[in-house]
Amino acid sequence: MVDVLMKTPESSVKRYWKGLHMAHPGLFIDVESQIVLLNKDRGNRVALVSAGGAGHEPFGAGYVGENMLTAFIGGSLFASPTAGKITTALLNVAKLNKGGILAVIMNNTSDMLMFGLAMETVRTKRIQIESILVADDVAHLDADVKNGYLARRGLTGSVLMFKILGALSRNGRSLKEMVLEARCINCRSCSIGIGMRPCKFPGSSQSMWILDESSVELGIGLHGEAGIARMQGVSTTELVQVIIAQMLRIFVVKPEDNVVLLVSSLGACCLIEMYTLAYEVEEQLRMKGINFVRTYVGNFLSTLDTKGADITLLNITGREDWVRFLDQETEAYSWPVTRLSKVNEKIPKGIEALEVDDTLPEIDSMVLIEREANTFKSTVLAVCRQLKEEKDKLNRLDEESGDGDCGTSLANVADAIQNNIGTIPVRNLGMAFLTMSKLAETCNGQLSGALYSLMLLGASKNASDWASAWIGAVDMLRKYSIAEVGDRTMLDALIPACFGFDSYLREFGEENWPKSLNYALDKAIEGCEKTTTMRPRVGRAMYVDSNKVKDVDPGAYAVVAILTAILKNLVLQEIGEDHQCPF
Ligand SMILES: Nc1ncnc2c1ncn2[C@@H]1O[C@H](COP(=O)(O)OP(=O)(O)O)[C@@H](O)[C@H]1O
Ligand SMILES: O=C[C@H](O)COP(=O)(O)O
Repeated sequence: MVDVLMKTPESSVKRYWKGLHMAHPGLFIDVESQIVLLNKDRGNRVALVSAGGAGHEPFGAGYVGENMLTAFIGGSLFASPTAGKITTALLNVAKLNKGGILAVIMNNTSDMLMFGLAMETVRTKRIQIESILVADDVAHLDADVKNGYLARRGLTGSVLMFKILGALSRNGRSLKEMVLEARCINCRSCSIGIGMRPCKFPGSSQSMWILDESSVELGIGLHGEAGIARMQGVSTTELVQVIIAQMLRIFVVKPEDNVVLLVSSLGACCLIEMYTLAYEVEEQLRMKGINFVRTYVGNFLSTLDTKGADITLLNITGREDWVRFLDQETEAYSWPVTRLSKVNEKIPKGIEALEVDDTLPEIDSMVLIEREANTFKSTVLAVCRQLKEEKDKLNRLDEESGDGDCGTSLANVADAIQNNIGTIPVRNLGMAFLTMSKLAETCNGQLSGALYSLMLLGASKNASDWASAWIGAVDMLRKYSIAEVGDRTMLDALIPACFGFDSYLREFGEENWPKSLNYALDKAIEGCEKTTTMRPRVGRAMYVDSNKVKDVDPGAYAVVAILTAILKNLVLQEIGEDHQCPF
């Protein structure tokens, strides 16, 4: 079935959006940018916006409607939408919702970074925006991850969050109040996924993971990331006992508490199975004295056609007012009412077409003389060439720890910059970095595109001199990525290199920049080598069996490759091929 109707990821996602557009004419759906929004002037209300990759339908277009989401932005299959698309949606939504915007972000690395970038842009337009990270997954509680928080991915708790917050927005709550409520919902919800048969990625003959017949994997992620335990031949009762035991390790609930349950198929489980699961969960918790005030069963959040389920509990004890918000009728087509599935001429339209604002703000920064600008341009091109040469090696490194696309992603960034080099205003350092940031963001660079786009944005805002620009880049990345040195990411090479460069320059003076750069490269190599023995603590790599990770981190290796290219090119340009390298 999947093979016939879904040939490639790209064509499948495009056609899905075309189908959505036809089926739900009451919504504003921009097929090209994959944005769906509630198209009416909502006065001073707060907009509720979310985003995420395709493959998780009906999440989240199915939740757009009054009393639920105000807008949703979709990405490619299992990949976040670009910050540019999120920005377009936010800017248009802000015109119809004057109370500000609350971004509900799933705790996935790319989603967080892309939203971060978009929020940086819309804040410059004086739009009030706050965000909340949905992190309800309780599978990886024992993972060696910073704060234990990153491992808590966003699962179906998000759907209950959309419903309650959407109704709060309709009832005129302020942005500040909604942020507090969102945090409260986050603390009181928990979810876990189970998988029995993996999905197949369109166009690929391989399954995303392998499981024996009659086995079940506990704690799988929404893109098929590994879970925490496999069980064979268990009954529904035994399976649910294990699920509940895992949930109760962190979920605070006591006899007489009032709880909401949501059970969602991950794509291929039938409703009989989902109701069976819901019944078993309720039975076992009722035996512990827990009351169920609402139970939702259906298809809420999928992983293509994975045979599996997500189970969410929300403790509403003392917050029974939330039931009113859950019950408030919504137009969203994946919650039980379908008003927006019909054309309703009576609903006044807010906008006719999306307005895209691509203008870049003017930036005050260092101005380069022509010779410097030419050197800068040739160095940028040298970095692009180097990244493309390293593509296969980077993909190989990423196969160990991720999805094998780090080289392809960075090569896409390099291609975009090379192909548009004429449009980069190389005399104005800040504007040049900003233009490259936009190119990195929009070029299908996946997570790496987002990471480099954020860094280039940070550099553009601090482009008074080279060292400040570099520090600005690192600061901007750290603002949105909770990774630190030691987590096995590009930061392990980048941070020692950046601060090494800065301290060397301070100690030995500006004229010693080649030696400073060389020192930075040494630090990057040292940091990169150290990643060989580190356990991944962020990103998709952290769910991979750490015994399989034996080489350096691809992102850290890319930092070394970039610095090598910069150094080689600068030394050649500055000192000339005939001169001896001074170090
Ligand atoms: N939170 C993070 N902060 C900084 N760097 C990260 C983070 N998560 C992952 N990385 C870096 O991104 C690299 C993987 O990039 P890429 O393959 O494009 O992402 P994905 O695996 O999500 O497709 C990793 O090798 C690591 O260096
Ligand atoms: O569906 C995919 C998400 O939107 C992005 O996930 P990621 O951060 O793991 O790349």
